[in-house]
Amino acid sequence: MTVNDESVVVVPLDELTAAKQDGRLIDPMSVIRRPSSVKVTITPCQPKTLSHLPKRPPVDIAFSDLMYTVTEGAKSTPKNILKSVSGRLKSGELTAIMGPSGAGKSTLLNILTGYKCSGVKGSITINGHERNLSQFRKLSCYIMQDNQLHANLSVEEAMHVATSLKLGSDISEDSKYQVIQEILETLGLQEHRRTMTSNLSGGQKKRLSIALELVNNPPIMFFDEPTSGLDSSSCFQCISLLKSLSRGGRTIICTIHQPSARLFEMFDHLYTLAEGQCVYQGSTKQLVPFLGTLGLECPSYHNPASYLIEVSCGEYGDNVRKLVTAIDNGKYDIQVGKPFPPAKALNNVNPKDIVKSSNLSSNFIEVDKLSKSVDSDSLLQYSGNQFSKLDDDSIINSELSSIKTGNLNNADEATDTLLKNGLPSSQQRYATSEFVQFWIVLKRTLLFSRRDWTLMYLRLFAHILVGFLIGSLYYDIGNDGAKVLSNLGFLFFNMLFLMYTSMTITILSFPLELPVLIKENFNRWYSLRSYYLAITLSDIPFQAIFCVMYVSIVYYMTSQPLEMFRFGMFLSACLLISFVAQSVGLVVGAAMNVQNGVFLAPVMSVPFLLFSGFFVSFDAIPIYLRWITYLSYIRYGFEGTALATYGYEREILKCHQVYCHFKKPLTTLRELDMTTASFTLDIGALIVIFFVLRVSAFIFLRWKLKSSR
Ligand SMILES: Nc1ncnc2c1ncn2[C@@H]1O[C@H](COP(=O)(O)OP(=O)(O)OP(=O)(O)O)[C@@H](O)[C@H]1O
Repeated sequence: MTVNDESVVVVPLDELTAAKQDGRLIDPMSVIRRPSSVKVTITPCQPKTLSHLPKRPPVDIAFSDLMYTVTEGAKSTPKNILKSVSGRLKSGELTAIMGPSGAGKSTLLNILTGYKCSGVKGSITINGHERNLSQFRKLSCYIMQDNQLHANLSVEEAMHVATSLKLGSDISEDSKYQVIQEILETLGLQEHRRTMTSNLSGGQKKRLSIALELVNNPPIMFFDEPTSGLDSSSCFQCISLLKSLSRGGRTIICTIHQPSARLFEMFDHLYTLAEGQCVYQGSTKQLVPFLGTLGLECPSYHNPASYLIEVSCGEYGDNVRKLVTAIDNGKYDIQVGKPFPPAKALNNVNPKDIVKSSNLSSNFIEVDKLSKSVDSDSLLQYSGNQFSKLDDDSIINSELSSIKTGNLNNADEATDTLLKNGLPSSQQRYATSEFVQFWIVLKRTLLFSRRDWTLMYLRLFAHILVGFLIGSLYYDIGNDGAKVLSNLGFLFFNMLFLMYTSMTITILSFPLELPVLIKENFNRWYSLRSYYLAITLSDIPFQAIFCVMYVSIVYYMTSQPLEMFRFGMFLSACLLISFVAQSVGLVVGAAMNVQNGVFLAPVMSVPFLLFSGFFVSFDAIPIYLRWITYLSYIRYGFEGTALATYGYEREILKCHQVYCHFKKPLTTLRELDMTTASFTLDIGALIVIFFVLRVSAFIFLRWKLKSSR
């Protein structure tokens, strides 16, 4: 746009953007003082487009008579949380689910996302078709309140993982790179692309959470309290972003506690709950007139959102029932003044007509409206509070052009697929094969491990330090017939040390991964099987290296027999003990939280330590308790190291005392009741226990994922 009137001072928007990026403020007066002979042309910023995103069809959601009941207390008393609510959520609109605390907002959102399924009654339809949860989850994403990001990845790395997992291998690396760059630029994260996610601000974390899910362009996006913990400016930025996403034809639904008047105006559609019932459904603009018809006059200069919450909380008398009746618990369309047609009735109408009229044409309308607002807003750049405006509008522009170029061109095709076959079906549950998922998660976990100070360097330090400490304490005793009992103490301590270090680190670190796993698995990034296999394998090399270092130090310093095969046997028993203990950590970490795990795991290990054969020899254990020894992995490890040290016809030990009871290694084995023990059997038993525990941990994990819903 060229401005001919030289008295009008205009600045290219790019210049404003550059000024913002450099942290400079443009003084309007300095601009005004420019020579009037200079013609300045407004050059609108190139809209940041999301042109590389895969195209998706628009999706409308309808739910009717949704009931959610839980049982409470010893008598399993039923408690109705959602009481037969109905509603419509349209594509291209930003919908807020609002209501007082405890009204059932999160519950409704969890049900709509498919996160909660048991205890739910009622129907949910997608574009007039009964919802197929599996397919629905491919088209939707759920961005939870706490962001759930991996701290040890940079923004760009996190995006790279998301694109690798969420976009199929049929999309080239170059295109994936373009997607990442476009999304980061559009969401204002480009300059933070090398920042570790743990160092991002709350608003940036929220944007990154959105960016991660945006890579496969889901047409439905759910947000639980997206503004929680953000300051008013970040709240505004966040809701602007959601609004721009909705303008891209997506169905954007979020829960919100009590938006400010400024935020409230930005929502297109409001769904309000009170006591598990719908008290309002309609546009934000219709709220005040609607309340007025019921004799509830919103005072001037009062935030309508706050007023509705106050009414719902009973501050102006018992109006909830009145509102629920007026809106027919969500069945009444206040825009047309009559009940919504049944959602399934949509099936009887020509599908193309519905989508074109209800979604796509409305997108066209919004395109026009927003294009105008973008133009007029560009002129606001001079007035001072320009920079955030610029960002929001660029985002909106980008989405608009995405609609123009992408969605509408593919509308017919998408509509046909969507309405003829329900939702687009594909045999694949995930975008990538399980092997690819495994490989990407493995690489990511290895990267975390490398960057995790506790997991890596503290553990390394502990193994070396304790190795030297034990080596010094039991220095040169391995060959001495007079110090066999001390040497047995050393063998037992090895078991104890390796068991606790590998078990506790897993108990402490694994549960922290669970929230991210729940989110990523729910949003269909990868299968639980691929994830589990990757994390199972990822720590084994590190644990093995630490164990080899520790064993090499203590074995040499304590002068155990310097024969390769004995060292190999000793090491393999120690390695297996640490792997088995790690598996115990996985089982405990998968089944319970950190607090319970840290207490219970050592307590549960006590019987295994008692029945290891060190404190009481096998023949001295009462028959009815002997079965515990078969379960004690410590017993197999201890027996294995004892056999490696004293078995296999080891020569007589040195001894400087007059009488040496344990001079002959066989005597030691006899005292331990290990003369008939088999090293192969010990190793075999440890391998079996290892696999049983790993499978159990997987089962617990699957149960935990299900029960968390
Ligand atoms: N599993 C459950 N057992 C018992 N009560 C439950 C259960 N889940 C939810 N509730 C109850 O259901 C009601 C609605 O909970 P919900 O978390 O959906 O409320 P909300 O509107 O999101 O509240 P807030 O805004 O405070 O987060 C609350 O009274 C809550 O105590």
